[in-house]
Amino acid sequence: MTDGAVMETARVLVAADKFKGSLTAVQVAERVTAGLRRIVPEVQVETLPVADGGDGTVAAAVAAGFERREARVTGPRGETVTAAYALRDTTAVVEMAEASGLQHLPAGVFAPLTATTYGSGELLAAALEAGARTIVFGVGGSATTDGGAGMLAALGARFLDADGKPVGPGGGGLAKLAEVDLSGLDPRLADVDLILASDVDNPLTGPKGAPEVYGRQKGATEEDIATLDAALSHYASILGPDHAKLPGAGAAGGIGYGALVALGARFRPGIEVMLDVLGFAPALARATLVITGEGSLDEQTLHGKAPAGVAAAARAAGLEVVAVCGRLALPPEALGRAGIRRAYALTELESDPAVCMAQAGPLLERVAEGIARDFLT
Ligand SMILES: Nc1ncnc2c1ncn2[C@@H]1O[C@H](COP(=O)(O)OP(=O)(O)OP(=O)(O)O)[C@@H](O)[C@H]1O
Ligand SMILES: O=C(O)[C@H](O)CO
Repeated sequence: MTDGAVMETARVLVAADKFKGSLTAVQVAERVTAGLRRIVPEVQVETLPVADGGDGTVAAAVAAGFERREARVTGPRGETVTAAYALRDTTAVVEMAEASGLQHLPAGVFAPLTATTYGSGELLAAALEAGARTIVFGVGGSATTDGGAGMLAALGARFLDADGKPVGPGGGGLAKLAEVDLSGLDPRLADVDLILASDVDNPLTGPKGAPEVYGRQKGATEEDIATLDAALSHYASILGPDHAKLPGAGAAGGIGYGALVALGARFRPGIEVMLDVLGFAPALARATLVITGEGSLDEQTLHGKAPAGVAAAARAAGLEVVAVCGRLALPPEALGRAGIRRAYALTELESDPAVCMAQAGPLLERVAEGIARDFLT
């Protein structure tokens, strides 16, 4: 030990997101804690797994003390799936990916034109039924590009073609839309504070819109993207074109638009909402060092992902922040601008990416040992 005084007072807050594909956010926190303790057994560690509204958001809420509830809802391809939401008192955290996320598609099978958010609407209804008055609606990681029409249909809206028949599921079905009837929307929605906790701030359509930017990751071809962009533009021309330009309208295949235009939702960056919900500020006030991270620290991280949000809040509080990650694709200057003093990647210890993924837990413990040596002794 070089500085006993520092060691005695060190209180570390581990507030990292998942390493997608290898460790959940809870596992990241456990492994970091184990590594720190091996070098400094008496170190005080508080863990607060974080998420940005996308997949892992309910898990983070549950780790922070929310009750996990489950509902059987419609998956993106019409099949029945089990989806979780989180509840504490009258606040619910509803993650659209639990109902309509890419994880519900078999590997390599996509449904870019027909995937529906109907199950997300059913999940919101389940939260209403459980007594929620504030709903944090985490969106991102979706398999869908239906502008939230499926969600609204599950909540009582009707989407009709020129013959007065319901249009088909998914963004593709919206091409035939002639009339929208919102009169049957669940009246309980009017009394609910619905917060759109979004991982992105894209508009609904156009060059930065949902189909163009996120369609390909859902299996859309170039032709599908053009079809979806036209269908969503048509849909917005009927339901309200102004909301289509709002930040977050293009989140999760346009479910942001549906929530903003028809459910009175208000947009907030997902990580900011989640830090509030998880109780980050009081945890920060108890800490002397913050460790954040995610699977890949890259250009995307800087655009509102969890580690950027954690680092900004910690820096504002005058605290030192270090990051852990699987792979690091940012130069030190970019990290510095984001408020991250230093980043530690698993790939520094193991050059084979496959081994890095398979052995992520033990490698992360070794990374945390290094952080303890650098910052706590
Ligand atoms: N153990 C690991 N070793 C090396 N790289 C990893 C490891 N785990 C994850 N990764 C990298 O991180 C990527 C996932 O990134 P990340 O966890 O930041 O999620 P994301 O795709 O940005 O989504 P989200 O917005 O939900 O966080 C993986 O594709 C992989 O390249
Ligand atoms: O689901 C999606 O389309 C992306 O995560 C952006 O929200």
